[in-house]
Amino acid sequence: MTAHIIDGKAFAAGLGDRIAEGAAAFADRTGRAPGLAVVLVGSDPASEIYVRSKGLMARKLGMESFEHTLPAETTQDTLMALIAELNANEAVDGILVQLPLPDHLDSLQVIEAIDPAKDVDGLHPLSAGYLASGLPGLVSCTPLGCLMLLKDQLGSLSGLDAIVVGRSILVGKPMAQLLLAENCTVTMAHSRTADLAEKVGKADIVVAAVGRAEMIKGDWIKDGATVIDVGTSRVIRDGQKYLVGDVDFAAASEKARAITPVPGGVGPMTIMTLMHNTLIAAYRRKNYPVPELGA
Ligand SMILES: NC(=O)C1=CN([C@@H]2O[C@H](COP(=O)(O)OP(=O)(O)OC[C@H]3O[C@@H](n4cnc5c(N)ncnc54)[C@H](OP(=O)(O)O)[C@@H]3O)[C@@H](O)[C@H]2O)C=CC1
Ligand SMILES: Nc1nc(=O)c2c([nH]1)NC[C@@H]1CN(c3ccc(C(=O)N[C@@H](CCC(=O)O)C(=O)O)cc3)C=[N+]21
Repeated sequence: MTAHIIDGKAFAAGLGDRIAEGAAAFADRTGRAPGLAVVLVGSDPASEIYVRSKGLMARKLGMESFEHTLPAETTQDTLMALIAELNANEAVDGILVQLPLPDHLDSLQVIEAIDPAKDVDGLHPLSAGYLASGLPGLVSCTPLGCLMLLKDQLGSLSGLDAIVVGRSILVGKPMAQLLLAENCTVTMAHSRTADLAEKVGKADIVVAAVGRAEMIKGDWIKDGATVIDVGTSRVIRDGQKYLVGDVDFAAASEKARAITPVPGGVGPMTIMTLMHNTLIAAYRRKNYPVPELGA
């Protein structure tokens, strides 16, 4: 089987059109655009690129973007004061603190300080708890984007065997919860998992979120499986720079029914689901019914 290549960029663009309509309707009704605040501490070049693209996308869709770039030596107190200010700011509907923070900062304390109603990254322990309890809350952007792509490919996921490789708070854990809520039978794999290849080989759905270039080999994949590759690693081959996923894309494409490429798969969806979450947060904070975004 030669896999269908899932076009995350195109799917994200379609979702973006509906988000822009929702943002315009919100602005008509309230006199202000939905607002997203992104906080970056320090100057990691990759993070700067993501933060800039989030700001650009917010403006493109008719939202307001508040960008706060703080020096690497920012103190915990300064960062906590900024979060308090953003929580209190009526024009801010969503707050994202780009991770990882410099080592001297306590990320959990920062995340716990974010108003859960504005937690568009779904990182607050309350957001994680809502998700695990099946209650409405904000869901981490990357897993939400992966789920949208999976449902678009497969329709119902009920009864399928899924494996999530990686168990981070940002990606692996919420991904597993979303798949469980869709009635998949979910295996969560991590660095201590025994016989990973064999476990991957039983799955109808493989979500890889590890961050190790091409660690999942093509011949591990079950014939006809759907493969979602979250990982992004920068590698240099023959003097050329490449961004590659956690899955050996060429070999896995021979086995899978559908697979996401890197770049152009999950990455563009992460940015768009952040916009989706910001729009939802804006409507919910006003107690307005959330518009149908068709995803
Ligand atoms: N495209 C996108 O939109 C996004 C991409 N990413 C990318 O996804 C990747 C994962 O991100 P994130 O979840 O934050 O990463 P983390 O580093 O927080 O987590 C990595 C996970 O992979 C597990 N792991 C490490 N080595 C192995 C191994 N040999 N076999 C199986 N599991 C292993 C770890 O296990 P253990 O818990 O045991 O240590 C851990 O649970 C990164 O490449 C990141 O850049 C992340 C967010 C968004
Ligand atoms: N609080 C927090 N929330 C995050 O969601 C978060 C974070 N911290 N820290 C870092 C990771 C990483 N991440 C990506 C977002 C977009 C692309 C993306 O758009 N990638 C493009 C390629 C971009 C390129 O070429 O570099 C693609 O895959 O097509 C990738 C990775 C969000 N993260």
